Order: sequence, then structure tokens, then C-alpha cells
Amino acid sequence: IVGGTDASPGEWPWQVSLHVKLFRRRHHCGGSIISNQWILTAAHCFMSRQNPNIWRVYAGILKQSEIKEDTPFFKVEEIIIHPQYTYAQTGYDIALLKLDKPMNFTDLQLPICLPSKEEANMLYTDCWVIGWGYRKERGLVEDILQKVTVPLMSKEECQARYRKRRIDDNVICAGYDEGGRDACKGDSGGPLSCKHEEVWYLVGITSWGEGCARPRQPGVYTKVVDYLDWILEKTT
Ligand SMILES: COC(=O)Nc1ccc2c(c1)CCCCCCC[C@H](NC(=O)/C=C/c1cc(Cl)ccc1-n1cnnn1)c1nc-2c(Cl)[nH]1
Repeated sequence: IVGGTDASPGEWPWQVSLHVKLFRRRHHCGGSIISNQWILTAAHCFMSRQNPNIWRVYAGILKQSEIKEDTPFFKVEEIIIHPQYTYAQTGYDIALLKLDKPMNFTDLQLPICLPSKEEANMLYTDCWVIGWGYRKERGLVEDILQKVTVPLMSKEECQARYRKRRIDDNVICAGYDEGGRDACKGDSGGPLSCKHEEVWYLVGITSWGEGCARPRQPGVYTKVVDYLDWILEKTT
């Protein structure tokens, strides 16, 4: 996260850290708890790593340094990648992880609400992107979870910023024309969370951008409300 501040314990209880256990263990992507057995994240996190056995889901943590060999984690039973996904810039950047057993909810690990179809065109005004990603394009994974507020922008405005690309319908863009605050490497898969009438909704999944926090290069997020049918089909 570029231009953010430290999160507090329990502030974002739906945020998880997805680790890959290969030669060494390391943070790979963010994700969001949407029920006691399902995590919603980005499809691009799994390119060439689709074997569920190498993944570890750490929930209820604020700092990466809380994760040690004996720190409890959830195993992944199944990885479901959207069938139309090819790569982040062409959309469908969404995936579901089924945990091998249901998690108990605590003050530090709780689900976030999925947006409702009725509110698909809602203009959310209190949106935050969070993660342990880099603070700048050439950086390192952060220890303390970072948060930054970003304004949503219209599809037309986003298309105008990314003229070389086709910004399709099922993404949502967020960022500042002057730059300075954005997601960055290591934040992908995590939530774009928006608060509306005291309830938090999972409006976006951190997907891609042209550099981090550059002027007029907003972050591009998978628009979760456009995938509600797919999510419900796969999780019920
Ligand atoms: C110590 O552990 C680590 O260093 N871990 C570790 C550290 C870093 C990384 C990994 C592991 C995962 C790499 C492969 C999967 C994922 C590959 C793509 C992924 N993208 C993002 O997270 C965000 C993109 C992004 C999103 C928005 Cl909304 C806006 C601008 C963005 N950026 C544009 N340029 N940079 N960011 C990424 N993630 C990393 C990189 Cl490196 N790139």
C-alpha cells in the first residue's frame, strides 16, 4: 500500500494473508473471509501454483512477524478460479478458496458482507484498500497491515486513464488523479472495502494497475457485485 497508515488490531478482521510453502514460506497475496469456509481472492495469485497443498491461509493477524512455524493456519481444500480468467488486465480476476475445515469467528477473524445486486450502482464514498504489499514500486512486504482510503471512479474516467487498454464492465477503478495513494505489489487478492450505513461491503478485489500510485493511473479492482451469481453457485 502506498501512502497508507498502520491498521489497528481487529480493524479489518476479514483480511487474510495467503502464504505459499515452497522452498521458503512467504506472503503471496491477500484475501477476504466471506464465510466460515470460503476466502475470496484474485485468480492471478494462482498462476502456476494451483496445487492446494502448498497454500496456507493466515487469518486474525495484523503483522507478518506474528507468523512463525507454529502459528496456526487454515489448509486449502479447493482452489476455484473463474473459468474465463486469462490474466488480470482482461478481467475475471477472481478466485475462491475452500478451507479444509470451517473457521471459528472471533473478534480478529470475521467475514465481510458481499454487496447486494440492488446496490450494484451504489456510489460508495468511504472505501479503503488494505494489504501487506510494498509502499513503493521497488519495495518489500510490510510487517504491519497498511490501510489507505481511495475514491471510486467511473468506468468512463478509468477508460480515459487507460487508453491503451479496454477497461471492461466488471472492474471498478479507484485512485487519485494526483497519485500518491494506491495498492502495490503484494496487495493483490485483498479487499477494496466500502462502509455504507455502518456496514462494510466487499466492493472490489485488488487486481492491477500501471505502476503504483502514479498520477492518473488508478488501481483496477474486480467488481465483486458482478460475480455474485458465480460466487453463490460455487459456495452453496
Ligand atoms: C517476502 O515475501 C514477498 O516478498 N512476497 C511477495 C511480494 C510481492 C508479490 C508477491 C509476493 C506475489 C507474486 C506473484 C503473485 C501476484 C502477482 C501480481 C501482484 N500485484 C499486486 O500485488 C498488486 C498490483 C497492483 C494493484 C493495484 Cl489495484 C494497483 C497497482 C498495482 N501495481 C502495479 N505495479 N505494482 N503494483 C504482485 N504481488 C507481488 C508482486 Cl512483485 N506483484
